[in-house]
Amino acid sequence: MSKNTANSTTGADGDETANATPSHANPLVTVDELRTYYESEKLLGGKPVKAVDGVSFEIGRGETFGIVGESGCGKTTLGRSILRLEDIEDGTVTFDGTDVTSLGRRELKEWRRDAQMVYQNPTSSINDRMTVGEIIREPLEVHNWKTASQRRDRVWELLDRVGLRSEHYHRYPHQFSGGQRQRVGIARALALEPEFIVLDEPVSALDVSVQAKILNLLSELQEEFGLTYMLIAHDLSVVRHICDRVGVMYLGTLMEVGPTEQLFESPSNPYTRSLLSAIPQPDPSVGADRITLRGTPPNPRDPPTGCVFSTRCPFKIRQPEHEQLTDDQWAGIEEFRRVIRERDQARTTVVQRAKGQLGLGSRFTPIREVTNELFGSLSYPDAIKETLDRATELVAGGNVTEARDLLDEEFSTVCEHDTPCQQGVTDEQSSRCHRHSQEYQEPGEYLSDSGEYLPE
Ligand SMILES: Nc1ncnc2c1ncn2[C@@H]1O[C@H](COP(=O)(O)OP(=O)(O)OP(=O)(O)O)[C@@H](O)[C@H]1O
Repeated sequence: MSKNTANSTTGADGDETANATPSHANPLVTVDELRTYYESEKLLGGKPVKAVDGVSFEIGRGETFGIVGESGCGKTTLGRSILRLEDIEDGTVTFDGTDVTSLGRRELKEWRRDAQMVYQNPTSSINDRMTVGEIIREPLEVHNWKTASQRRDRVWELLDRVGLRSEHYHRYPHQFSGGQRQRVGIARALALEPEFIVLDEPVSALDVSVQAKILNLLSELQEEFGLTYMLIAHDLSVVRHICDRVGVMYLGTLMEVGPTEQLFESPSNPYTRSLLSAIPQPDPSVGADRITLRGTPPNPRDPPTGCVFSTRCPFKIRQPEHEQLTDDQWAGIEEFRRVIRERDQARTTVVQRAKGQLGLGSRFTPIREVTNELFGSLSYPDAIKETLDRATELVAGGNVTEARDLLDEEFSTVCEHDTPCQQGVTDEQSSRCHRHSQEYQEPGEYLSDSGEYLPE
């Protein structure tokens, strides 16, 4: 797929409002501080799921822009929000100079001709009693496109263009293979001649040999019709193969954006580095600086303060007096803090509150068992040991929030206090990490060959 270039912009250190997404010379889509929250538990007093939480980037005309990240980080919500298939909380999406977030219903329907979506399983949400011809024809009918016979002709033309045959018109999706069904989904998305298509995991349900054919088809169609793609994928090799630029998402936040090769060859953000280091190497002896991420991503109803990656970041900035702790000592503290945070958060969930009111017991292991497990084989400097013991006593006495505050006061740093701004790290690459600020070392300078933390 085509390769475009982006202009550079450099952000101001530590300034939350400075937003230094490298801007594209010829953007088709501009996303600015987009937020989409799901409020499903709001009536019960629960917090919203912050599925997309302040995302900004641009997609150039004719470009393929990839979005990668672990399951649940908000990729699909981002794609659907850009197409206004989800209600957005805040922010704007500009398409070819028009702010589509302020369009009324009729204008929105018109605009949707230009912007379509292809799903992982495109026929799953479609009435299985519709024939393939009817499925592809449906958007033409919704938009009252030309005459009935012209619509039929258009469907035949599309079937041919995506590699299906005219006799497939009257068949049903369940009679088709996965690859053929995906071709139907692509034909349907193309029906109204859009300029922009969000491809949501278009090949992840397919065999590898079929994947290549569908990706080639998408590439040919892009060339032929001048399409712009946003490709959502968790398969990094697919992204590397076909995307011009990539955005890396974590917990509703865009951690890094840059040209694909640059980002894969020299990732700047600690999360991108962790994500890429998890790709299996063909040669197992190459992989010395593989980074193992502890735990799972936090709950998007209660994201961490400061940097969203701070609770799992192997490059997290430490207080100067904690720089000399070994990786194991530090990991023990971080795990202890995670356990206490989780207990503190659980006290505020609807289910836990209801359990408390009903007098049902806690699901948690007694705290002293946890600390024995975590710290049993480790020794700490006296001052730290004292803090850990005090926190344990507080939890044992039911004062979980006080324990959390105590540990925060002792161990938290800028990573947990301030949200890092998105700043330019090269002409075309931008990343959100406090370590890009002058007073700290860049993330890459902090790992030894065996992946250990190396303070200055
Ligand atoms: N309709 C909904 N109501 C409430 N929460 C939702 C809804 N849809 C998604 N979420 C939540 O929003 C977050 C982001 O989900 P999303 O599907 O956008 O992530 P994703 O990165 O596309 O995941 P995957 O790769 O598994 O498809 C998740 O925590 C998910 O559980």
